[in-house]
Amino acid sequence: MAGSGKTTFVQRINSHLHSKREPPYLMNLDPAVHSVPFDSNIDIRDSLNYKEVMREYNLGPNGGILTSLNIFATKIDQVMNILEKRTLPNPATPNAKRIKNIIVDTPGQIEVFVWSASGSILLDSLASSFPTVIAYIIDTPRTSSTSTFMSNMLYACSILYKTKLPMILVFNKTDVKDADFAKEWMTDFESFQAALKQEEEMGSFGGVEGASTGLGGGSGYMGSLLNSMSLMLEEFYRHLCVVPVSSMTGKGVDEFFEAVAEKASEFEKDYKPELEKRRKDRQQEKETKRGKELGKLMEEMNVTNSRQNSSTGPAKPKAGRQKALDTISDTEDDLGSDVEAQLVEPDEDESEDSEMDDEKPRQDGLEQRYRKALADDSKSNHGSASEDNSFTRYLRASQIG
Ligand SMILES: Nc1nc2c(ncn2[C@@H]2O[C@H](COP(=O)(O)OP(=O)(O)OP(=O)(O)O)[C@@H](O)[C@H]2O)c(=O)[nH]1
Repeated sequence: MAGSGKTTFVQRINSHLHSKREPPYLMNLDPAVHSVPFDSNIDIRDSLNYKEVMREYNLGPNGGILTSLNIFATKIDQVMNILEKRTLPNPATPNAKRIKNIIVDTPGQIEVFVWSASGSILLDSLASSFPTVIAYIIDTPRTSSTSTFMSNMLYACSILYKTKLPMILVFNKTDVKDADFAKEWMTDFESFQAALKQEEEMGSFGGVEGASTGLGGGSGYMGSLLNSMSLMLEEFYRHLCVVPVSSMTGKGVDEFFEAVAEKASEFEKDYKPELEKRRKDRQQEKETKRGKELGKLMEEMNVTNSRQNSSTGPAKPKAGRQKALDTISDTEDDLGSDVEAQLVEPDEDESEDSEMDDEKPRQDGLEQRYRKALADDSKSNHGSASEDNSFTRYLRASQIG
């Protein structure tokens, strides 16, 4: 969430890795950030000016960020090439130190990154090459009321289910407020209930942390909603790793990297096979869809050809026509692209003709013109070597001849 300390946290883990002589590869994907306190290796702002995108496409701030990210997502192949070059061993330079960690700072708005197509493209691409872990940064002092805590958990939950990647909850700013209360609420339902009750009694329920808004006391509905949500989230909590951190002092950063290692191996074990299965399913779905569209196209061509045939004589059986079209698609490779071109052109010619001369009977149309062209062609070639010219192939394939 805004102001939770994402950038400060990235700066902290960056300096931590530098101190261990393992400099990470840094990517800034927030086009609207004024300045970042670290040197990004890849910065979306280098290739896109978010304000110009806003002007050019007449968008507001969120639309500008989203569109910038969409444009950037079109370059993901280049980005992946660079990342792979930096991380994978290179036989040409076996002694060169490879990058072990890639850190990506994302725009905070959930609709811009997590719920956008470009966010999915970027995350999917990263996850297809590297063990990818999401760190969800929480502003601990601003999460100490039961309602903001629950909002934060629901936010995290939706990110987890949308990205389907292992997640670490980073409770930041623990130098200001300890995160023990959050850990307790996540593991002990009764302690969350007790906190809820206390807030209701104090009249601070639903308000800003530590402040009474006068809304409490009577909010029975909200109280019971929070209660049941907390029960529902029990299962979700079980899959999470909680790490209290202070980006200011550096406390908890070692524990964060331990959690990253744990989640990275979890990624390899549980998430990667699932990811690959999803990718295969998607591919299969795409192929089925393409097959269906091709079938529809064939059917439409079939109808068009039937209409042509009905004017010249009895319509040929549908199965026969379908077979002929199947043959065409099967032998596409053998016949080369000529056939495809010949298959497209007739309809175009026909529509031109019918536009020019509506009264003209169909018999004078496509088929006759092909017959005539074939005869002319045979004549000009003295009826010899032209047997396999493209018109003949077209007629044979479509069973007109
Ligand atoms: N006390 C304390 N303050 C922190 C800590 N981490 C970040 N801050 C402060 O929190 C404020 C917001 O930090 P940022 O890193 O800009 O937060 P962000 O999430 O990147 O902000 P946006 O990009 O605007 O959403 C800054 O004033 C930081 O100095 C921390 O661990 N402790």
